[in-house]
Amino acid sequence: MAAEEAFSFSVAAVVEDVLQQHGTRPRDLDLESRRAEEAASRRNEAAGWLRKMLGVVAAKDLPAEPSEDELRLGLRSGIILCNVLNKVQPGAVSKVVESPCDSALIPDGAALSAFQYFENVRNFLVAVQEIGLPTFEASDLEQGGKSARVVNSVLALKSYSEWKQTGGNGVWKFGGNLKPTTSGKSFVRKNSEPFTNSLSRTPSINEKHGFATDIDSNKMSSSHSLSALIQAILSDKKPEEVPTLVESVIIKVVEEFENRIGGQGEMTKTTSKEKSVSQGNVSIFNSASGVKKNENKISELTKTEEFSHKKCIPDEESKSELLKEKMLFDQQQRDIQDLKNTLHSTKAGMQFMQMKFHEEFQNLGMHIHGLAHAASGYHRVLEENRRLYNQVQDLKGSIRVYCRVRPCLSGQLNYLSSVQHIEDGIITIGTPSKNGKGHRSFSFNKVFGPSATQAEVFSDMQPLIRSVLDGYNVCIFAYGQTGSGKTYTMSGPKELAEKSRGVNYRALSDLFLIADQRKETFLYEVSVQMIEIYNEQVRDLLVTDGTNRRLEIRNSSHKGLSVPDANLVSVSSTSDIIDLMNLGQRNRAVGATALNDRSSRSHSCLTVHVQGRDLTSGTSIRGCMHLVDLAGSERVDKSEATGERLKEAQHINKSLSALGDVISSLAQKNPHIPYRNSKLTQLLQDSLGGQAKTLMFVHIGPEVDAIGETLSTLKFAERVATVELGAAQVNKGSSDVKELKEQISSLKAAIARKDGEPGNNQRSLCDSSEKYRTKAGGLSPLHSNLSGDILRDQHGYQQPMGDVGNIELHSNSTLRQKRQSFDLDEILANSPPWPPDSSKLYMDQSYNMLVGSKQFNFNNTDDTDDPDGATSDSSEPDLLWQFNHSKLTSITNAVGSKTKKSTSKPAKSPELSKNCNSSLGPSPSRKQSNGVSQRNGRHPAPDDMKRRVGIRK
Ligand SMILES: Nc1ncnc2c1ncn2[C@@H]1O[C@H](COP(=O)(O)OP(=O)(O)OP(=O)(O)O)[C@@H](O)[C@H]1O
Repeated sequence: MAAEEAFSFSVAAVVEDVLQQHGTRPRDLDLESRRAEEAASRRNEAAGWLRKMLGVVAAKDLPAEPSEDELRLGLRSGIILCNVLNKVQPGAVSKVVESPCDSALIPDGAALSAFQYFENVRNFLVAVQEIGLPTFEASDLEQGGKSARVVNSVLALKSYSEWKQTGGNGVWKFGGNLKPTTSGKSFVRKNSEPFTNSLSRTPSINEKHGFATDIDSNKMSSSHSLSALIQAILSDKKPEEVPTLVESVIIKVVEEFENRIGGQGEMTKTTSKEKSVSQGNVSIFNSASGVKKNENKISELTKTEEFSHKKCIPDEESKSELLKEKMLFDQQQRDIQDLKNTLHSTKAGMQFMQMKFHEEFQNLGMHIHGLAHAASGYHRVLEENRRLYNQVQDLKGSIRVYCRVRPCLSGQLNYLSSVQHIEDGIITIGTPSKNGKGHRSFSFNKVFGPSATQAEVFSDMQPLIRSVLDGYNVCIFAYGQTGSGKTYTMSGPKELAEKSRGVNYRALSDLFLIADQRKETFLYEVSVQMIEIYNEQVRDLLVTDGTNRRLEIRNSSHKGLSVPDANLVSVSSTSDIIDLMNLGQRNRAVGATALNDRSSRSHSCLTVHVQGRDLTSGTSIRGCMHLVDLAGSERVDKSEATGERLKEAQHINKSLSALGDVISSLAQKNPHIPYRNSKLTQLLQDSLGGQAKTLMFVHIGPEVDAIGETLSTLKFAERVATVELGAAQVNKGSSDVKELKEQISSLKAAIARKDGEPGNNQRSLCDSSEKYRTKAGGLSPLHSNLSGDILRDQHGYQQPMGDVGNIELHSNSTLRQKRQSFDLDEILANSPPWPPDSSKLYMDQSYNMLVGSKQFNFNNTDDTDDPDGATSDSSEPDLLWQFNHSKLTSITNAVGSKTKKSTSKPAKSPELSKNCNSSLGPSPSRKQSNGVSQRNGRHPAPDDMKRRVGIRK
């Protein structure tokens, strides 16, 4: 019966929907708003009744016109419900928890109250169910949107109460106080399932209370209204429209049932189904499973009272209509088949699309793979570019510049950092400017931020350090203002741990490691020196007896030792290094200033000498590495230096500005570089002016108040980066060179023998020539020929004769035996390229020395030392020295063939060839061969010389 009613309700609603679709929607029919209106009206009715029953005080939680939520919250405690029920049916709820315990007094008050509420609600529901009234779920009061069932239950109770007040006689009607709809048609309720379900669950009770009668009347009225509705609708339709309309109605009804059956709970499914079966609606429920049974549905539906209006239509007519409907159903089935076909082709289309998508996806994957490959290639190219760039820099001999930013020190306040940004070798500094804040960027080979570790810093310079083992000279010097972290980078902090060790320790450990890896092919010897320049004095740091000898710097000296008198200590393990460095650090001049409590007051230099021998080829290499920790530049007002500290600061600043001058001259490629202006520049001369690989580590602090010093430091570093030193050269000696060396030695021995002969003052000339200093690594043609020997080989490997110092040239002039002192550096720096006639050195009366077409004046020479007391009456310059080309050409050519850019290409002018043996010594054989006579066994007389060799004028 309930299912029937539900069905009738649904049919009505469905009819409405279908009518809407067919454009026959009754005017002003707005279902949604009407439903909401109805729900509100029922809520108000329920609330009004509850308030009336209990009085406004007892029902204070419940507003007269509550919203859904207000109603739910008002009834949630179950107190109102239980009290009302007890009024309607005294004793129905034996115990009502009137006012829940004060939750403030009970720690778990909230939970307890909730429990008590639940007790009330549960008791109410049980009692209501016993009476046979519709119930709801306790959870309906907990969650929103379910108040319809609660309202139903309350209104049923109201209805029951009213029925009871009439003495329980007559029909108990439940229907609520429905408002008439605007269409004038009685509203047909759709969502009455809970109520009807409840009723259907308790048929015996319903019967007991005479509900069946009521439901019958309900059914009657709803059936009636449905018939009236359908009639009203069909009345204005043309006959041919009716079948379409009916068909739509039926299809919709079937769908509605399917939905409802699917959506309804278990109770609905079982009870309603049983009921409907008993009511003869089996066909409808069965037909709900598919369109195929539509025919049966139609036949069954025609039997139901819902379609009773059709009885009004004559039988013949209805039969023909049904036939038409049947045809329509056939058509529909065909349509369904068509739809199926469409579905099938759509499926095939989908599969095709899927396949395509898969293909596309795979293509995309491959594309991405290709891109990833290209990206990795790009990275390889970048890497290659970087390598090539470094190579170009190596070839140019550019000084590499790395920059390191010290972190803020813990004792300092949280400084605003002047460093704005660091990326890819570019550091941007925030600068104060007139318009507020500006910035300035500097570009270096590498920039390390404050968080860079010692290991990271070292790993970047590792290749450079390793090249020492390949025979290169390397210089790394740390530059920066005081307290910026130079000593930290080079040595480490005061409390040294393995992780915080600086470049010095790591470099030497690394050298040992590689030496060990190469031990099968190379044999290396490593030795170190440690010196400092303190107040322009060079001091040895590797002394244990506290002696404080003053040492001299001698560039390009024998064995490449810049300070040959400093202790040279052989090391073979990392622990040796640590011991030595500790000793050096202890001996270093350190003092506290306002800017650094452990400020280095001197420039320190750790020099590592590496001698290696190739065990297979016998080739020897020699590398040398200077690791220089400069003293920091400081503003004396800031460092608050006074007394000894002030003197130190002045020396430090002076030597650093001398370094600045050297860098400027180098950057501008000036012919004269003022290395001699300070001990520091003298020490670094080989590294800055020679073929060394040089790296400057510039340090800055991040503090904003040091912005001035930071900017000037970075500007200086920028200038250093522009200096090009020329390609670094490896110090390698091959067996060919060895042979040449032996030849040289034998020549020297021969000369020495000649020197032993009485009256031969040529010795002094040859000896003095041994003191000629070469430009680092270069073999000056003048020089080589002057000395009659090679001071450096093609690799810049210094030969024994390549010592340092001014030459002492004994003029062999017939005018006088002058002992003159010339600065050969100056001569060499100014000597022309090697024209054939530059192999002749002339001296005129006023001590102008002519080299090739160049003239040097040595007027300040001391002429007191004239043993012969001879004076010159000749205005012609004297030929001082003519080179022995026949011997040297073979040597220099041999050397030259090994050297790419052999500067010493002795051109053989006929004149020179003729006279090439003229002057090396007073050997009788030579004398005979060139016929040059010598006065007193010394040099030939000028007149002879003029006559025989054709002196240039
Ligand atoms: N990268 C760093 N990480 C942590 N602390 C650092 C770092 N660099 C420097 N410091 C700390 O900053 C202080 C000053 O550093 P350091 O003595 O190395 O400066 P400096 O440039 O050698 O100064 P000076 O020229 O006066 O000798 C030290 O306490 C040092 O430990």
